[in-house]
Amino acid sequence: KKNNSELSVSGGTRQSPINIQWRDSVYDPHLKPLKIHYDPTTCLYIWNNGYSFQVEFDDSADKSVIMGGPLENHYRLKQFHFHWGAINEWGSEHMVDSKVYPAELHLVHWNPVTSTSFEEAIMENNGLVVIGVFLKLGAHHAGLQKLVDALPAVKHKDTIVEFDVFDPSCLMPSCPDYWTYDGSLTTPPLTESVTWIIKKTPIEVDQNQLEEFRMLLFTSAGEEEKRMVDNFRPLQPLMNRTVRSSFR
Ligand SMILES: CC#CCNS(=O)(=O)c1cc(S(N)(=O)=O)ccc1C(=O)O
Ligand SMILES: [Zn+2]
Repeated sequence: KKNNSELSVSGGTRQSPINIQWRDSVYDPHLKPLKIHYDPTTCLYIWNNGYSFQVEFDDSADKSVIMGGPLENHYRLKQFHFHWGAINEWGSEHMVDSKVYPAELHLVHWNPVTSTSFEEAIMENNGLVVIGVFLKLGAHHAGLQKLVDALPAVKHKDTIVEFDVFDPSCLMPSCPDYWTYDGSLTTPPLTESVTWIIKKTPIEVDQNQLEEFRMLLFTSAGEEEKRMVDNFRPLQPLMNRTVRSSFR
């Protein structure tokens, strides 16, 4: 008998997010270093989709790609977005030993070798790779500030602003360590097509930068304002999965 959280997707057995228990993760010496090559000119625009704000990339060629790590081939960057809380005490989707971070960055990539489009890859086993980076309260993040400065222009749902040159590599921690596990999208259609790569080390952002996220709205212009906060999915059962680590 499945409880209701396990029925979140018709019989889902590999749902995300999860709580990563550091001591239960298994070091895998075959995991390679993750290789990231993003071309800043593939950045297109930022938009508020009523759930988060997303930065979309031109994925019509192998210009912004990741490879290595647990991956068999290269994957193209499609978009990145964040999840965050109303206050600093919560906001991330994944947890590490039940520790929650105030926010989490997701960089969504798709497999152009086994799929002919992003839309197709969403439905494919291992069609997607999402890199997760935790955000913690600390020093001002100069690279993030360029993004934060554009947020007032996408305050309302379905607003968009051009964002022509941005290198998301500046949002990566320098530490190469990561965990990886097989999971799902954390928003509909919740498909179980994602290889998750969760970076061990968070990046630091300051209070003002987090508060700028919280000034975005779920609602469209003219509607009663609802602040865009707490846009994270609850933890899902690990079930029959092992989280692998790239580090001892
Ligand atoms: C149809 C369809 C779809 C999924 N799109 S997404 O993979 O970019 C995505 C992925 C994620 S997450 N949190 O699973 O990486 C969240 C949000 C989105 C999104 O479109 O808004
Ligand atoms: Zn996400």
